[in-house]
Amino acid sequence: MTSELITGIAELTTNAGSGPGDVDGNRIADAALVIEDGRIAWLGAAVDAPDADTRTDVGGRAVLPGWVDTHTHLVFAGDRSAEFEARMAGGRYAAGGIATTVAATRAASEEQLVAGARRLRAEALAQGTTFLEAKTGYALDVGGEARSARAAAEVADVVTFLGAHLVPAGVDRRDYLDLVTGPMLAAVAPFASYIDAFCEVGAFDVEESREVLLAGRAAGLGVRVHGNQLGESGGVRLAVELEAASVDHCNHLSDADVDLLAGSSTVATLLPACDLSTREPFPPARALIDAGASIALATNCNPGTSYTTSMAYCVATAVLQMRLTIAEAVWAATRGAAVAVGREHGADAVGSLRVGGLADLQVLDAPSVSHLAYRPGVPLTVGVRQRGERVTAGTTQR
Ligand SMILES: N=CN[C@@H](CCC(=O)O)C(=O)O
Ligand SMILES: [Zn+2]
Repeated sequence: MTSELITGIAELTTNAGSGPGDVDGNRIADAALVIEDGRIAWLGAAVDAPDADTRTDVGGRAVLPGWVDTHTHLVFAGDRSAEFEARMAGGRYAAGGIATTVAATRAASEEQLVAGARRLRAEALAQGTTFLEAKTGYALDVGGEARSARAAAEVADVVTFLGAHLVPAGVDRRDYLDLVTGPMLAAVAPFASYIDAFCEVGAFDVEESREVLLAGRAAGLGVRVHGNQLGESGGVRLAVELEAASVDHCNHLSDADVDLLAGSSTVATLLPACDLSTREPFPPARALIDAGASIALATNCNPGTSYTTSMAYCVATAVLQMRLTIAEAVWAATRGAAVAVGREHGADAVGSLRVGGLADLQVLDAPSVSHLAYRPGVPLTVGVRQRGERVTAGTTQR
């Protein structure tokens, strides 16, 4: 077993503290760390660093946990750039656009779906995303959803079943709900750990979403919800009622929704890249944080509303447009996100750097995480370690 000492860390963000405001618990200046067998064997002030078999000097750069992206739809085929262009010319996003991707996904082979998902996963990893969730939801028939779940399981750390994304054209709503909660759930559940529903006008109402989510829960899956993206859909209320791990989007929240989230264990996962791409108002992130709600940031990578794998872009947008502090945004994209997928604690915890924990980390070509928003759009992640292993740009497969 070889140990590696990493030195020259101008600022080490561990996010091992009690919250984003716990500066002393979360950051170490002039730090070093030791990786052994894929885990952090030691971390602390550089002056106290122990010896190791090998040494890597990162030259005065910042090191922080790898990003934890808890909301992606990586398994799809086709392109929606024309829809995007029309939206940028004044059109509004509607749930019906999903049908375009469903048609292309059904027409693709499993190999094509896996290859597409792998390409995006590699793109994300090269940008620092060391842990990623992926959803089904672009096939919407039993065989296709099972195929998407298998493809997602090939590339993602966590798979979510999103059969309740849209009622496919030509299918009766009641029949489709019976399919999703019956044979489709049975076919997908072996590959998934969560169930999700798009609780929104044009997709599924609260009653329908509740039925789907309860069926998933009865099958042993955790609950996530797409809620309050396009209006006050009731998705947030439903998520809190069901003690969902996460409710995602949260653009349109009443004061009561904010209070409900603040009093719950449900994480509000905010998707700033999606909000820009759909020109939807940003969620009231400050109100959520100030009320005491837990938040996460994620890319929502998908071909319709958010075709990016860049967590750094989400962090910069959250700071510059949603008024998060740098520390809050970095926390929400790492440790806060870990809460949203039940991976905050335990031997395989993600989103923080601690002795004994996984060596999932990234190096920025900057002395501090503040540069993520101070130098927006600049690809600052220049080194990534996943389970201690160096990730190289060559990992991106095309
Ligand atoms: N909002 C629902 N689902 C995806 C977008 C799906 C699509 O338009 O293809 C989302 O999270 O934004
Ligand atoms: Zn989504």
